[in-house]
Amino acid sequence: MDVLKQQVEPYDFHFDFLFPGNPFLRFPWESSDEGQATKLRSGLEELPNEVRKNHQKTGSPGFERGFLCKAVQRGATLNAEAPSHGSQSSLPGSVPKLKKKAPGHFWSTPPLRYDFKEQKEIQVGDWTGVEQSGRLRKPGRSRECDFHRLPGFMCEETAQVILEHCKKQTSRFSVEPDSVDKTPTFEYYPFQAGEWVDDAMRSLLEETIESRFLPYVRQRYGCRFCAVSDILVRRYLPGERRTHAVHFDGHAFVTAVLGLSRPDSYQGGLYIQPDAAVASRMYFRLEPGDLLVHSFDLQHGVHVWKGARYSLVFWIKDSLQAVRDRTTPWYDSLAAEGDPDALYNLAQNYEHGLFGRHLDLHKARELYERSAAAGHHFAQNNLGLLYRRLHEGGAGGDELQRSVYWLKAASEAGFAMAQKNLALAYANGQGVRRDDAQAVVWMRRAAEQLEVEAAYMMGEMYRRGRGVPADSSEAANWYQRSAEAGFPKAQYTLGMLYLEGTGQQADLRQAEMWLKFAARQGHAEAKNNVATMYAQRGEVEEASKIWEELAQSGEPNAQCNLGMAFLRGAGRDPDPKEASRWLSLAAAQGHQMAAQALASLAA
Ligand SMILES: O=C(O)CCC(=O)C(=O)O
Ligand SMILES: [Fe+2]
Repeated sequence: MDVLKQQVEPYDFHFDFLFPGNPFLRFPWESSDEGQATKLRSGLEELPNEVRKNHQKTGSPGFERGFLCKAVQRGATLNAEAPSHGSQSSLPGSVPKLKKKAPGHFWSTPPLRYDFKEQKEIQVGDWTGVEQSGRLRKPGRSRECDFHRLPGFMCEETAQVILEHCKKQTSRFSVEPDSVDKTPTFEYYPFQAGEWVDDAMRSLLEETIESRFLPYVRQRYGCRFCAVSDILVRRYLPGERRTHAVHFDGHAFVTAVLGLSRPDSYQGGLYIQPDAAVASRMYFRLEPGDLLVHSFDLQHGVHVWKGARYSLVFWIKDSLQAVRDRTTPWYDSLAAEGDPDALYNLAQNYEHGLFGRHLDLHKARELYERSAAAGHHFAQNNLGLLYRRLHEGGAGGDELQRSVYWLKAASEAGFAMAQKNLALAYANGQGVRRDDAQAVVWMRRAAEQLEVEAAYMMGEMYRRGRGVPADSSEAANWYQRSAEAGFPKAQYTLGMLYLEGTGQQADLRQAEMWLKFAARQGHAEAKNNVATMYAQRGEVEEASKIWEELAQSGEPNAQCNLGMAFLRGAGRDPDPKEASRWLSLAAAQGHQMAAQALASLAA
């Protein structure tokens, strides 16, 4: 649903493999309301002693070393190929120490609260209350961008009932990858494309929407025919997505966010970011039942670094027709006036052929150019990437230079997403000479601004000694930041790091916690390794369930492991036929251990 947020540069500077980690890392997770993490931690049983001993002896868990084979194999190949200043074997073997920082303070400046300066009494339908207003003056804009908070717009008890209902809808929260960051969205839609999907939510909300909510939005935004297009619930729980990178809601003329969780049950929340850089970020306080309303041109995002938060988001279009047709007609007249936000959002529609616009890269470029020239950092970033796309499509001019020009413009303005993209351009030598040191400079700037993938990449750079001297302690720090913000690859890597130790004692509880977080977010290798941990302590049935799911989807390690389980008859009677079926499938994908097992089966 959120195609129209900022774009991420596709990259080939990408590593994903096992490496020696350290078991003595400390995590600042505190667990007042962090239900899930607490449950996970306390629910983890001690691993059997012999497994632990075996692990200490061999440096890897007992049972079947081969069960964790993929990551090891991959690591070996990538290491051989990787250009680096150091190598994995030259990584310091000493215990890396994490710099201790309070959660949430990993990232540049401490968070600021937004304080509304204006307020007035209003009446809408049967509701009398206070409307608080804030405004932003934006460059190149004739209008101000305004936003409003309506304390107690819905009574607290009803917000509480909605929250309890949402908490129970666990299976409805989507783990489909977000179109921008490719990690699970954790959103669920009680109302989608103008239709109710969840009757319980309908009975809780419909009356308020008709009598209070729509009248307010129509009056406030001078838009008589406004209609709700979607209502979604978002959750931010430990171990899952903790951030929504800064963005515009390009598909909605107006957005409203209803607070559900008590602000003292989490830290962080919804913020506005007036400038390109994170330092300008200010967080809203939303009590349950408070409504925050803003238009398409408000740069905002979410970061929750502690506790659990649920929110209810309403997306509103300017007419029922636009809801039905899934279009964004309000941009045309504003773009004609030269409004940079409208130009940017419209350009995205043309770039991706969305919301009723046909795909037209040249039109997209022209609109981005106008917005970028007015200093719109999102447009500059996207234009940089579009020029790359045009180059790759065979344009044959100076597209690559233009690409870097615009990525630099947005990066220098402080925009983290562009900084990451520029770093990747340096790392991959796209449009600039490959320069690992510059790649690190820009990646670090992005990572320090809570760009979760950039933080993960910093971990990779330090671990591999690429552009910086190899430093496993720094690497661990960056992985942790990214993992805590919910980035599955970082969670997986951190889990593996705990699993292996650096010739030290590993921490299997931490390993399992992080691997489970990654696994729940759909990370296949994490799932495989979680299954292995189950198998190691004799929970073969549980392990086989996971392997089977992965094996069905074609994952060769899981096919091998499942084959081995059938072969050994772990937890059941051996079944050579099934064993050979799964081993063959894995072997056909080049899995060596499976091929060997198959050969011994045939002998
Ligand atoms: O969860 C929130 O408070 C808002 C999320 C958001 O910005 C969005 O869904 O577009
Ligand atoms: Fe949003």
